[in-house]
Amino acid sequence: MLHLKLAQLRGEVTIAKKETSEFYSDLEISDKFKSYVIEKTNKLRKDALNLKQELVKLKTFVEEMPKQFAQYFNRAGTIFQHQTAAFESRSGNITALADEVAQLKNSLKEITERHALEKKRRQELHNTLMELRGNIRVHGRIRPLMEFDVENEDITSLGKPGSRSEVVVHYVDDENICVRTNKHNKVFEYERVYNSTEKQEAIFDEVQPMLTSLLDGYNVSIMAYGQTGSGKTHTMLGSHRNDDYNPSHDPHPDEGVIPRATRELFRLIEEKPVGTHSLEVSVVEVYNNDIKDLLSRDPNAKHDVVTGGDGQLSIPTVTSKPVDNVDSVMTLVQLGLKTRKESATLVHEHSSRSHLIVTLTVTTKAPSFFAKSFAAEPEGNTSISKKGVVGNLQTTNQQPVVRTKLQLVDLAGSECVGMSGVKGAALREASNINKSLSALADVLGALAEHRTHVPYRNSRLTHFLQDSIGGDAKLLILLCVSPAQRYITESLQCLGFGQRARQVQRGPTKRRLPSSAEKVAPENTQSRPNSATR
Ligand SMILES: Nc1ncnc2c1ncn2[C@@H]1O[C@H](COP(=O)(O)OP(=O)(O)OP(=O)(O)O)[C@@H](O)[C@H]1O
Repeated sequence: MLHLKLAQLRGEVTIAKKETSEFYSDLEISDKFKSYVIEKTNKLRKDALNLKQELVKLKTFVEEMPKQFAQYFNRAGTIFQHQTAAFESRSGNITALADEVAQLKNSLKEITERHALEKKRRQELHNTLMELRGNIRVHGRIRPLMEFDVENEDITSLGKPGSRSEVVVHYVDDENICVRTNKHNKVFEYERVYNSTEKQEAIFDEVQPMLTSLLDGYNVSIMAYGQTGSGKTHTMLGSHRNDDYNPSHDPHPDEGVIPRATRELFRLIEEKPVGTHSLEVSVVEVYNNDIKDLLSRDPNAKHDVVTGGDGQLSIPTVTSKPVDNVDSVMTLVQLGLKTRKESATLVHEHSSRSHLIVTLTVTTKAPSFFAKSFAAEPEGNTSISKKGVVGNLQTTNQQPVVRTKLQLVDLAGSECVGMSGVKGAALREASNINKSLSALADVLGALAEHRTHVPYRNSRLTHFLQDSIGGDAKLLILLCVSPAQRYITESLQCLGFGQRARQVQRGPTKRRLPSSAEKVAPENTQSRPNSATR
């Protein structure tokens, strides 16, 4: 029993020991918790203190807020008022500005119109002055860049500065051309300049008034001058194909001066009394310094310029065919073109190797006022000798007649022989072309400097054109220029030629008047045939 009691007590002691150790362990935890709680309490106290301070600040801020808000509101109100006032004044200004712009636009329109009118007037005065001085009218036409301008050129350098296809000839305005390179800028002034996009019609618009002059009794000459491939034939004829003349009533856009002038001439004649005007055409080329009749059965026969009794020049042996409509003229011109010397050069495929001269001679049965004005004209003022007689008078029933000439000239191209790549016979052609063109430049030089001797006879071309260049014809030179750098030497030469031509003053252009034979005795004087065909 005692043993049992001992074991029981021992069990109770073990349990008591275990409980005691658990108690100690709980006590330890509780101590830790206590210090944790103290620590947290301290922290919370600190936070509460901070919060209290924040709360004080917030309270102050909230107390201050209405005051600040009122201040902000006042400032915003003031700014709004300012902005509204500024906007109102600005919109007022915008309306005023819009009015001003509208007024300026109107004034600009007026000024532009006035300027155009003044320019036209100035041009008319200039033309009159030029006519009084006997100046040669010079126009410049820049052609577009063509495929053959860029041939054999590296694609990467096309049109680039310094490349041969770089555009160096520029249209400045309708009176000025500028040649611009890295070395120089040279400006050339002419009566009219056409840019590369201007159509054939624009050129003809300037030519058209000269045709009215032709029927008013003035001789007229229009010639295209320029380097090979610069657009002379394009300007004068239009297309190279010989069989593509457009016989329709309206001109084809591509048609050049020759078909357009012919068309216009017949239109003007149609407005005159029936049977008062008749027309003849001749087509001639100057090739290798020989004059060839392109309408003759023997186009290789040579012809010479002769001086008539009255000092007027003519080529009596050249075929002159009567024509009565534009188609018949163009058929004859096309016929002549088939014989004209043309060949391919390195510059372009259809290079004209001769100077082409199409002459339209108008014979006008002079109305009575012509005879009166002739009677009133002081001796020497008429461009026809009072002793001169016109060749075909018998056909006009002794009625006074006036003969005027329209000379349309497509000169062969001036060229640098190296560039055009010609050899042999072609080289001879080229050197003859260059010689005749330099003779033309010499003639203009002599005329410009009023030299006593003008070397017309140095070349058949200048001898043939003597009356047009140095006489009293209204002369228009159309300078054709290529825009590319590769032709710059020729372009400068051509533009310089034009400048020289502008300096020529030949005295007033003269109106053709009826021959004296008919005026003195219109009823009973038999006319004598004469080679003076003016
Ligand atoms: N203003 C232009 N617009 C369009 N094409 C043009 C113009 N001018 C010239 N051309 C073209 O350039 C080429 C050469 O022109 P064109 O034959 O008239 O030169 P050219 O001065 O008469 O030459 P050449 O003296 O060698 O006979 C042609 O194919 C022509 O159609």
